[in-house]
Amino acid sequence: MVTSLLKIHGVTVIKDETTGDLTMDPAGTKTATSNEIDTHAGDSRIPILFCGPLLHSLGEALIPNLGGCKIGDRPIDFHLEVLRNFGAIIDKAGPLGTSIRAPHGLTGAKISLPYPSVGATEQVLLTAVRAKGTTELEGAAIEPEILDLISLLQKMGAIITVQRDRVIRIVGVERLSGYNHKALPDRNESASWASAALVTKGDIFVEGAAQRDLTAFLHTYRQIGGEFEVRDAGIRFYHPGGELKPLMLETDVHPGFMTDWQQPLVVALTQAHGVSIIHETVYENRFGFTSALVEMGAQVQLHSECLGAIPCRFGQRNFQHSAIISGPTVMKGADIDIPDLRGGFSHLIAALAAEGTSHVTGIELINRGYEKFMDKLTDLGARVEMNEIA
Ligand SMILES: CC(=O)N[C@H]1[C@@H](OP(=O)(O)OP(=O)(O)OC[C@H]2O[C@@H](n3ccc(=O)[nH]c3=O)[C@H](O)[C@@H]2O)O[C@H](CO)[C@@H](O)[C@@H]1O
Ligand SMILES: C=C(OP(=O)(O)O)C(=O)O
Repeated sequence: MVTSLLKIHGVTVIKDETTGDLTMDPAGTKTATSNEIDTHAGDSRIPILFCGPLLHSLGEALIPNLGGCKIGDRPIDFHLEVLRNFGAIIDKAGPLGTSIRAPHGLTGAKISLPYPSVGATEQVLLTAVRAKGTTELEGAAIEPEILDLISLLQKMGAIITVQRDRVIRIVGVERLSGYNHKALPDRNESASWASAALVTKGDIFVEGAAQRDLTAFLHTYRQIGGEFEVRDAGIRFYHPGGELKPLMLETDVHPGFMTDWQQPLVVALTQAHGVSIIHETVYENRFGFTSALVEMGAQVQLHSECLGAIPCRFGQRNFQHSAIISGPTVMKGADIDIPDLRGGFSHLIAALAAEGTSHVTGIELINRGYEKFMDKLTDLGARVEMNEIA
């Protein structure tokens, strides 16, 4: 998806199939045609992050209508407001997407985010690095992925300081140069396989998993009765035997428990002895996947009240964003159509722990976040096969 977006904008991208390394050359950057843009409509949220770089290089950006997991409204108001702050002009969205222009260039600004959005912080960073003058961002996301992006930009020649209390200052530079960078291991994938080990009473070594960025997850994992062993090359996650314990948990921005870790963990909690309560505070509608678990035999009740220590943005707004899970329950195989990426992975691991066979459709959604997951499942001993539906 990202490679394809880069290519339609004239960037040369070469992938080493053995190492996965990408070599990119932006010398031929050009405006993509609206047809090319349209082929990416509905794919993911990523195109919105092309705005800053395209406005700097070409003075214009056409962004297709975005896709991504249906876990809430997923507005892009913060992104558009950020771009306006830099001096961009946003045209009314048309059928092909949103057209954004910067006829007079972009100038640094003082920006404050109403919520520490990961994507909107990335938007600020990617735009501010080459804007004229200084940008100060208040209310920034500080997820490890953001700090990693800052390290990468620093390698390219950007001037960025991360200050106290979610403030980031960026001094724009005329040009940036190339970089060599190894991306962070995917924390969401690590946490997902870790939960898979609990659900299946298994033992999974996640190569590359990094303890430093998983502290909140590891704490919770141990609380519910999972064990792990941190090694230089990764982390071994396993069910040590005995009963899993229930817990109360709220998802939150970093350094809290990530919203993307919630769904596979809920499957593990269906096997814990007692009542667990999860308060989802990042997305208003991230429990849709539990209806399939209920069909499989799990006991999950959804509530619109904030069942957590602190009321969140979604309280009193009729969003079913708290879940009560009672366990342990015997799961039975079912026919499931996958609703979203993390929910889909959760359904797969629930199916592995369930009695009988499950038929799961829509699994292509899972590819977006779990590379070669079918091979990995097979290597782990799962009885799983892929059939093409005519
Ligand atoms: C591709 C990618 O890296 N996706 C991750 C990224 O998504 P993404 O960057 O889309 O998520 P955000 O951090 O922006 O969203 C957090 C909250 O802010 C709200 N919001 C966001 C932008 C905006 O313009 N207006 C607005 O109201 C969202 O609806 C949500 O309620 O961070 C999320 C939070 O860790 C993760 O779940 C996603 O897996
Ligand atoms: C919500 C997710 O992704 P996206 O932001 O791409 O929809 C996710 O990775 O769980």
